[in-house]
Amino acid sequence: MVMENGTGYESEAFEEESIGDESEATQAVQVALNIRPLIALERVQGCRDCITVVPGEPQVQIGHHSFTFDYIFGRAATPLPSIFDKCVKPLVEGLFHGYNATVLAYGQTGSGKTYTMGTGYTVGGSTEGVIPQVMQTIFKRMETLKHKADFQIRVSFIEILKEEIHDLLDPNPPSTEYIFGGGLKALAVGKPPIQIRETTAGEITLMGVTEADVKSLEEMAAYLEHGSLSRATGSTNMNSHSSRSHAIFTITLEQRRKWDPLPDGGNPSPEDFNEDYLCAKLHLVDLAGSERAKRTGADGLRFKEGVHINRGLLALGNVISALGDEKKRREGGHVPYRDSKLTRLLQDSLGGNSRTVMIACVSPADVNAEESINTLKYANRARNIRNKPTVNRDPLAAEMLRMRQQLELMQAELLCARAGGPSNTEVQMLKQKVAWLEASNMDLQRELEEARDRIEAISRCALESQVERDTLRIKLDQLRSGKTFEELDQGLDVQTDDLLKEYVIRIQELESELQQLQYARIPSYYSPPRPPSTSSSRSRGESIAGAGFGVAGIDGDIYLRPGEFSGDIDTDDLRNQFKRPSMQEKFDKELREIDKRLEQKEAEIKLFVRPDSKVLQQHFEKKLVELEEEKTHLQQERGKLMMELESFAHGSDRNALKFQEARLQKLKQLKVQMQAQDEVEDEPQELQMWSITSGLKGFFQEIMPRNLLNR
Ligand SMILES: Nc1ncnc2c1ncn2[C@@H]1O[C@H](COP(=O)(O)OP(=O)(O)OP(=O)(O)O)[C@@H](O)[C@H]1O
Repeated sequence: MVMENGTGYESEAFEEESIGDESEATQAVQVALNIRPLIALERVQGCRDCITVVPGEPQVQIGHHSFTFDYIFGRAATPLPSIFDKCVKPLVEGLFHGYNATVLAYGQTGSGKTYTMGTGYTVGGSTEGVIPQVMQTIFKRMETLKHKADFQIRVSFIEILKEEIHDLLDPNPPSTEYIFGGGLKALAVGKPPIQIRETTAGEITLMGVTEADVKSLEEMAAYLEHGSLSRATGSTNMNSHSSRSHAIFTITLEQRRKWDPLPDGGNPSPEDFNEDYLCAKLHLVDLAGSERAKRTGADGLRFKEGVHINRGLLALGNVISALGDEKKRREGGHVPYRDSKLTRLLQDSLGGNSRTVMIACVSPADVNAEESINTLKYANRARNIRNKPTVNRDPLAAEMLRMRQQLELMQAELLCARAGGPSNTEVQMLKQKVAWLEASNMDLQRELEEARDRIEAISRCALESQVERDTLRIKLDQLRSGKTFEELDQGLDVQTDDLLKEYVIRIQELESELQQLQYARIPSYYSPPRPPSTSSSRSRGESIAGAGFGVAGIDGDIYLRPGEFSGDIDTDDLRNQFKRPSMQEKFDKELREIDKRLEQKEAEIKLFVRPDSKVLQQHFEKKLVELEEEKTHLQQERGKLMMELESFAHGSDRNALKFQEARLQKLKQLKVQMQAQDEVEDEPQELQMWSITSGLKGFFQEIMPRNLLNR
């Protein structure tokens, strides 16, 4: 099944809501489908009903097409009066809140547009149509609101016939004459033709149209009937009473709210004056029906009318397509409103500031299926149009009304005062007092402004001089580093100046913050500023009456910042007060740290320069024990050797004798060494240890066989 999704294209999938992300301020054109029953002519022709309404859904099926609308009326769906209740009544209500509205009936010829709209209303006749119900509702509502507002109602009724606008309420309509082969032609008698104009506010108006003031429902009904009778109609094969023009019945509702003085006698708030003057229009449009000459059997005049009707409807279709295309709308694409008078007149209603309802009328007869499908597609596209309703106020009239109400309020106050309020003399005195207070207030404000200007100027000067000084310092540094004057001039351009300025400002801000923090942290350092001193050192930090106080810069300079302090201030004192705490504390802290580190160093040096005697004593005692042990061991060794020597002495071997001699020699040396060791025991322990160990080592290396030494 083909589903119509409101984009003008057919798709297999049904999309319930084709409009998504628009702002809340916009409102989609509402589309209602009205399916009239089969009429006698269709029954006679043996036509069959080809439209099915999906139960419980605002959806219809025709052939293999499916369409969804905002509302569906007619036949078994909903009885006709509901069209007004559901779709049009809210628009009438909106009219009383200043919102323009449009109800537009569209459809094939003979589909029931005039019937639905009630454009063919006659006094005493059926009141089923939309327009009669609108009229009744408006007057009923006015009746209930008459104590709150004054209403004024005007109506106009025009038709667009063959691209000409006719005033259906013109008391002196132009006479007509028959033109051979061309039908009837209007002969203008004095009155200029009606013109479409666009006001500066973008509102579309008709110049030269009759706007009839109406005071009652009957009067309005009479105008509607009069216009209906004046409207061009003709008989075709499809409708014996076919409308040959697009008709627009416009109701203009003006209201001026009556203002009630507050019961408690209090002052009115601005809200009390809101919406005091509103003016809104309701257009009720009964379009001529689209038709096919082949089916209507139109020829001659009727055929020409049909061509114009279709041309106007085509232009309307193009406007609807342009407005319904979301992409085009977002890109602000061209909307061809000027292609026809109909579209130009409906500019506010389609894509403008109006609340709009389109009623698509269709015949259920299968012979009209093709036209019905076209109508449904057309209407479905209209659902994509977004309007932006706005309240219509006349600012000038609103202002006048506000002033009038204020005058009334003051008169009431005067009456009240005369009745028992304060005496005239008291009132005069109070008035004088108020005037005097107001004048002195003005003076003070002026002085304040002047002081602010002065502060600003001084701040600027301070900033400039700071920048200049820094620039010079940079230059000086660069000169010292060997740059020439030419290089300096090239290097420091305007941009550098600006950059410097930025830095200086930033530095000032940071310094200010820092000072505030310090100030908050060490309140004891702060003492209130002394009276201004006469010291000559106050050149830059001179006392400035009413000015803001200075902030210490990097190098202790004072920069003025407005709005932080006011009064007569000695800035040198302030500078000292703000400088001292921070510097002193910094130095103290540094000194403490240095002391601490010195102490640490001293301790380390002491440890190395004067070793602990106890530890040393233990160390050498241990060494002595070891040496004693070694001495004992050596003595044992000597004993052994002596024994061996004796056993050798009894032998006769020459080699043994030689060896013996060598051993004896060595033993002597050993003896000498041991004696020497005994002697050095009285020497310092370190020397003892050294001499003993080195002596013994040499001895053993020389006399002992290697294997004995390693054991
Ligand atoms: N809801 C309805 N119930 C009964 N009859 C209806 C209904 N709607 C329309 N008709 C009848 O259908 C016929 C055509 O209606 P109408 O003149 O309103 O059509 P139209 O769309 O205005 O035609 P045209 O565009 O040619 O003016 C009329 O005889 C009318 O009485």
